[in-house]
Amino acid sequence: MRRGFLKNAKQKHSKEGVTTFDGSRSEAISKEPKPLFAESPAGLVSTYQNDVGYKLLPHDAVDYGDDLIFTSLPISPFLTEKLAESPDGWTECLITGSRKREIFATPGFSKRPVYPPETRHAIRPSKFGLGVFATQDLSIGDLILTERPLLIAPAGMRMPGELGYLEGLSEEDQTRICREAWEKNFLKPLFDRFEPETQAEYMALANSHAQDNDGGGPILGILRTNGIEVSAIADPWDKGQYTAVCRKISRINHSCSPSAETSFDLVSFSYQLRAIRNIKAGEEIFISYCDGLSPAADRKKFLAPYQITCTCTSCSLDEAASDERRRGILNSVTGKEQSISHHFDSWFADRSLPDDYMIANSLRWISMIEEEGLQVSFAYMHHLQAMVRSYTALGDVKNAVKYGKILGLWHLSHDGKDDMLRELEDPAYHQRNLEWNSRHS
Ligand SMILES: C[S@@+](CC[C@H](N)C(=O)[O-])C[C@H]1O[C@@H](n2cnc3c(N)ncnc32)[C@H](O)[C@@H]1O
Repeated sequence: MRRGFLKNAKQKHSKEGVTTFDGSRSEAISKEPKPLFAESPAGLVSTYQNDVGYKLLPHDAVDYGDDLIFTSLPISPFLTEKLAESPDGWTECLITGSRKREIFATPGFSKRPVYPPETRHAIRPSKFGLGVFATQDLSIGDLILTERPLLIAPAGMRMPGELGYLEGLSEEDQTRICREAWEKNFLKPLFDRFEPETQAEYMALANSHAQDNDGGGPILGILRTNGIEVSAIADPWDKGQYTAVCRKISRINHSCSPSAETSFDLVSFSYQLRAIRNIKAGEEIFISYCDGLSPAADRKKFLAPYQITCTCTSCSLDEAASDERRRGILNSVTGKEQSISHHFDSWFADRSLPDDYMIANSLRWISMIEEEGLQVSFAYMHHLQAMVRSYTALGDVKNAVKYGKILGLWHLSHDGKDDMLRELEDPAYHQRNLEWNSRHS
C-alpha cells in the first residue's frame, strides 16, 4: 500500500542488488548485499520448536550481517519465553541479522504497546470490500487502534549477484522466475512460521494480484496488496526498505483525502492508527496509499495495481481544479518565491508589512488544505508551524498555544510521539522562544 507500502506497479528485476516492486532499480547500493537468492542456507532459519511446541528464537550471537534471517519479534531475551503467551502478539520477520541486532539495541525495546482506552473501530463491509469504521466521534491525534504486524519482510526482492542462468530469457520470464523463487524460498518459509489460525487470517486478506498470473503466488500477492511502510527498520543501503502486513490496518481502504495516518513505534514494535482530522461515529476511516499532493493522473497510475479506480471527490468531481489547488498547496511550502521561509524573511526584514502578513497567508492555505482533505500532508504541518511562529513573534501566547496544540497533534498522528504536543501546549515554551514578541521589540 502507499508510500512505503509496496509500490507495486510493475515488478522488474535486476541482475544484482535489489529490485523493488515499483520496478525502480537500485543503481547505487552502498553496501552490496550478499547473494541470497539461489540457495537459502538452512542455517538462516533461526527458529525451532522446543519439546512443548512453542516457537523459540535462540538469542544466539551468530553474526548474520546482511543475510536475511527468519525471526519472531519482539521477544524476551529469555530462551524460555513462550511466544504464544505474549498478550500483544508478535511479528514474523524476514530481516537482516544486523537489523535485528539494532532493533534489540534500541533503548527501551521492547515495551508494551499503548492501546486506545476503549474499542474505537469496527471492521465491516464497505463499498470497497471490507473497511474500517469509527465507532465514536474522533478528532486529530486520537488513537484509533494499535497492533503488532503479522509479518515484516523486505519491500523488494533481493537478488543474487549472478543469475547467469536467466541470461537470454525475456524480461517478463526473468521476473516470473524471480517472483516464484521469492515466494517459495523466502515468503513461504516465513508464512509457515504462523500458527494455523494466523495463516488462515493472512490468506483471507485482499489480494489484488490474484489473477495476474505473473509468477507471484498468494503470499506475495497479499504482501503487495497490503504492505505498509516500516521505515524505522530500513537497511542502510539503497532500497533496503521493509514492508508490513497487519490484521486490521490492512483492512483500511484508500482515499486521496484520508482521515487517518499510521505510525510504527520501534520500541513497542507496533503500529498506531490515529485520526488526522475530525471523524464522525459510523464514518469509514481512510488512509492514503499514495502521495496526495501528486497530480490525479500520477495517483491513478500508482493505484492501478491495487485495482483501485479512485472515486474520491478530488479524483472524480473536478480533477483539474483539484490538481490546481494541490499544486498550489505544494508550491506554498516548496516553491522558491512563494515558500513560507521566503515570506518570513520578508516579514522580519520589512516592518512596514502588516502584523498579520504571515498569518493571513497561512490561514488561506490551511483552509484550502482542509477543504481538500489534505491535513495529512506535510504542507499542513508547515503552515501550522508558520502560525505558531507568527503568533510567537507577535507575543500572542493564546494563539501560539492554540495552533501549537494542533501542530503537536499532527506530529502525534505521524510519529506516535507526544513530546512536541506537551511542549507546544505549554505557554512558557513559546515565551522562552528567542523570537518571542520580536515583532514588537
Ligand atoms: C489493503 S486492502 C484494503 C481492505 C480491503 N477492502 C479488504 O476487503 O480487505 C486494498 C484493496 O482494497 C480495495 N480498495 C481500497 N481502497 C479502495 C478504493 N478507494 N476504491 C476501490 N477499491 C479500494 C482494493 O481492492 C485494494 O486492492
